[in-house]
Amino acid sequence: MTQPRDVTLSQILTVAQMRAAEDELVAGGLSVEALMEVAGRGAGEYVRRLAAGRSVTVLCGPGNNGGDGYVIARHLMEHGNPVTVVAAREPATAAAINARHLFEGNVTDGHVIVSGDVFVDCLFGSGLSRALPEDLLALVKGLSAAHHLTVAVDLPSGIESDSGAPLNHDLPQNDVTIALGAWKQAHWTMPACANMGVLRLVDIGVTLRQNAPRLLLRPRFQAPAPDAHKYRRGLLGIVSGAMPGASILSATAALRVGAGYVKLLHPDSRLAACVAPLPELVTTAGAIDDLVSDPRLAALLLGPGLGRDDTARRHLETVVTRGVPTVLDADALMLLGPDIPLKAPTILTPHEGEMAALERAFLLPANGTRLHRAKALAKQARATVVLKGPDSIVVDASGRVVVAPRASSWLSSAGTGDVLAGLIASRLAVHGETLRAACEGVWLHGEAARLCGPAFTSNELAQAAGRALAGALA
Ligand SMILES: NC(=O)C1=CN([C@@H]2O[C@H](COP(=O)(O)OP(=O)(O)OC[C@H]3O[C@@H](n4cnc5c(N)ncnc54)[C@H](O)[C@@H]3O)[C@@H](O)[C@H]2O)[C@@H](O)CC1
Ligand SMILES: Nc1ncnc2c1ncn2[C@@H]1O[C@H](COP(=O)(O)OP(=O)(O)O)[C@@H](O)[C@H]1O
Ligand SMILES: [K+]
Repeated sequence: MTQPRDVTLSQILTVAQMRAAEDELVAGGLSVEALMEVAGRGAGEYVRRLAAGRSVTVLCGPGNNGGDGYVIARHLMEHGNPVTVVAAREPATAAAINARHLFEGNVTDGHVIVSGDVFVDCLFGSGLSRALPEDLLALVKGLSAAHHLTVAVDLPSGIESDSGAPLNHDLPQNDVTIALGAWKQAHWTMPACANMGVLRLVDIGVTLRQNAPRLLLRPRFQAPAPDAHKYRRGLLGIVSGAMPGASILSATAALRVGAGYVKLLHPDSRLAACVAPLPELVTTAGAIDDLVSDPRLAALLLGPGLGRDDTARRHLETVVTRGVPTVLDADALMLLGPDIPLKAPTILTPHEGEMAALERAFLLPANGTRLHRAKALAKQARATVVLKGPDSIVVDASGRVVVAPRASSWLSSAGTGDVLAGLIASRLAVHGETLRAACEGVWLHGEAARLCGPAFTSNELAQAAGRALAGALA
């Protein structure tokens, strides 16, 4: 089945996958030179619009990233934009040598730092395999400091493509990064992604790779069906615990994004009395087994404010044996282990600390990239995992991966995780699909934060979730 182009363009490739994709295009009859022409022209057009007639300096390295630089420079020259190339090293690949020959403009060797308006970094791209040597590091930093804007082509030089790790200290901040052909892991991975500025992608015709991670795109939400009623839209049970305020935050969010009925379930009736009621939230107190036995429950959420004592553990054991799609968050993740088998489709939403606890419990090594760690946990626990942070990742047990773009750093405040759990659980109550619910929840969370602007509380974030959903209705 052919996929819409925006789905194909949302894939995030490793260097090996990108090379395989390029080899496939070459095997299909395109030359590397032709691909470089498409990539360089595409990037050149972004640079031309950004420069708007101002002077551009293009730093070219020895490989094909440098080759792209010569194509960009030629494109700018053809459009009458002043451009200078700084050749840090002589071109060393056939395609780069060809691109160098075709450029008839100004080329300097980099011994003097040229100043100007827009600096375009084409020193290294996905071929970077070790730290930049001192002279090249000084050149990138010097040129970036001597220009008003810095644009990285494919990747900022000094960043490792597959891990997002900076291979040098003190690399310059980019205003724009133009990815070529496909997104690479580094574009969406901390710390590299925080240094890339605005991200753009040039399409060179790469096809869909099997099992490649995808970038989280805006979901499309449906209004309730004409004959909808509250139970058919999904009954969500949120189990409260030692700190009931956390589950109120989850419920505030959940009420706004799809579930037709959200119930707060209080296994401790004394605590139920301490909670300030929300008029739209139904609250029920009773024994945990009775509370979760309602056959109409479409999803359950357990963890926010749960506590970590024996009672909390018993609540967790009861919830996971119930067989209803479930979100486990916060304290529930500190209690979970292989001795508590998950009977129903389950979503785990750990932050880094909870992830470390789960790795200990499931005897997983806590090394490798966050992507590899999340995949290992999802497989071992047979659950969908949302590994939270500035670069959140969603992975399901079969290994499908969706990477969220960086969200507002104002989300780094207490209680926003409870809101996320409520959003995901509400979507799960609507349709029961774990990967989809996790992605929708993460998207709604990021969008609600964007709508809130700076300095919001977690309660304000939860309240904004309805507006986030409204903006993405089909
Ligand atoms: N292959 C293709 O079909 C296309 C490739 N494109 C461009 O090609 C780039 C990848 O090109 P390359 O594989 O030539 O790699 P780069 O241009 O990123 O690097 C060139 C070579 O430099 C050497 N090197 C690595 N780290 C170094 C260091 N720290 N100091 C000194 N030398 C170092 C390596 O031998 C590496 O292969 C992409 O990022 C993209 O910009 C695009 O033109 C699109 C088409
Ligand atoms: N710097 C950041 N940038 C973007 N999102 C962040 C950042 N820090 C935290 N978040 C998001 O905020 C939420 C915090 O969740 P969590 O740590 O569980 O908080 P709490 O338990 O206090 O509710 C997660 O969704 C996480 O992805
Ligand atoms: K580059």
